[in-house]
Amino acid sequence: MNSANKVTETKVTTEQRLLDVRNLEVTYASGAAAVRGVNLSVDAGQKLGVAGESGCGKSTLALALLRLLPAGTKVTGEVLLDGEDVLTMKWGKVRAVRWAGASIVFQGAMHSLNAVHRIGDQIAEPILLHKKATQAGARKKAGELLEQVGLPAARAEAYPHELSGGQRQRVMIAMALACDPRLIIADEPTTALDVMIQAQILRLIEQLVAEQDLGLIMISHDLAVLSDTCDRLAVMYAGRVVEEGPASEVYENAQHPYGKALSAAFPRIGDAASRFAPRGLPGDPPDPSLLPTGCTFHPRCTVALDSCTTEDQALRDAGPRHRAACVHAGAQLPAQPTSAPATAERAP
Ligand SMILES: Nc1ncnc2c1ncn2[C@@H]1O[C@H](COP(=O)(O)OP(=O)(O)OP(=O)(O)O)[C@@H](O)[C@H]1O
Repeated sequence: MNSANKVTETKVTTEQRLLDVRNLEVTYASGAAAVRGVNLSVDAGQKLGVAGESGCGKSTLALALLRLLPAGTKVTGEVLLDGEDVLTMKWGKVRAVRWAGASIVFQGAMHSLNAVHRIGDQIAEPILLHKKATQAGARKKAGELLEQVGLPAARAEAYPHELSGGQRQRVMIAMALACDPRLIIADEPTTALDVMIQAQILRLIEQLVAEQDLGLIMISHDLAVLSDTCDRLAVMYAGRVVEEGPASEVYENAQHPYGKALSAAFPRIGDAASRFAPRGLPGDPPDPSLLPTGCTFHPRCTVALDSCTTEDQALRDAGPRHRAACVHAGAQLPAQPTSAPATAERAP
């Protein structure tokens, strides 16, 4: 193939993707290698779940996508949003992309909303800034957005403390939609909510994604929630994607011992038996400044071979559109022995 053909081929692939992340690496000024060589993509209408325990690099990944990391953090690779690399674009453009290209719904709406401003003014602010709307136009749109997320438009007059946790999270979603983004990144959007409200918010996100043909990246430690909401799953461990594939495949038939342990750690939705027998995985993810040699999961892995202590594994085929970074991927894995807590504990 000559080089002209190569360029055309790359361009076609890039244009088809809403988001294409290539070899993303993030190292904090402290030396913590929080994201290592991550590749992932999301198309319009597609829902990608990113799973992993606390400290695996999920939030760092989300923040890197919109260049929201602290100064001094080293970020390399490519984050192509509609074919344009967010990592190299000028700051003026990045600010516009943060609302109109992709927006983030963070966990804990109370901390993200300003306590002294009315809800309507907070939703209207990005519309005024990025959509060049009039005050009246922005306020009208804020009311419409509140209705879209299931709140009366009149709640625009309320202050954050006058709303319940679930209502505040709906406001966060309305804000994220304010400038008609094409991609929503939801970082633990339901963590602080009770189970009933959590289900309502997840259905709302699903409905909005389908209606508006948005791309979605949903981050959570809860593989059961992600598999119920998303089409595809990427499991992160120590900054790397160690398993990825169709959501039901990864959840039901994980091929990486970590993916397996994570899926056993949460009760299956609709499966009463597993609800009473969730498992915990002993140990903690490694410090990203002091990663183990070889496969970073080997110190916690009960099926590790001697070679796993020195040789890291790349993602390999483990089934249809399913890949895992493990020497055993594709073979029938023995169950990872786990500790079963007395009560149905959920990771923080
Ligand atoms: N500003 C920072 N400076 C240095 N290290 C950081 C910083 N933020 C995060 N880290 C480290 O990077 C690693 C990944 O953190 P990150 O918050 O991305 O993980 P996470 O999977 O999102 O965890 P959680 O689910 O608890 O939010 C952790 O070891 C964390 O201590």
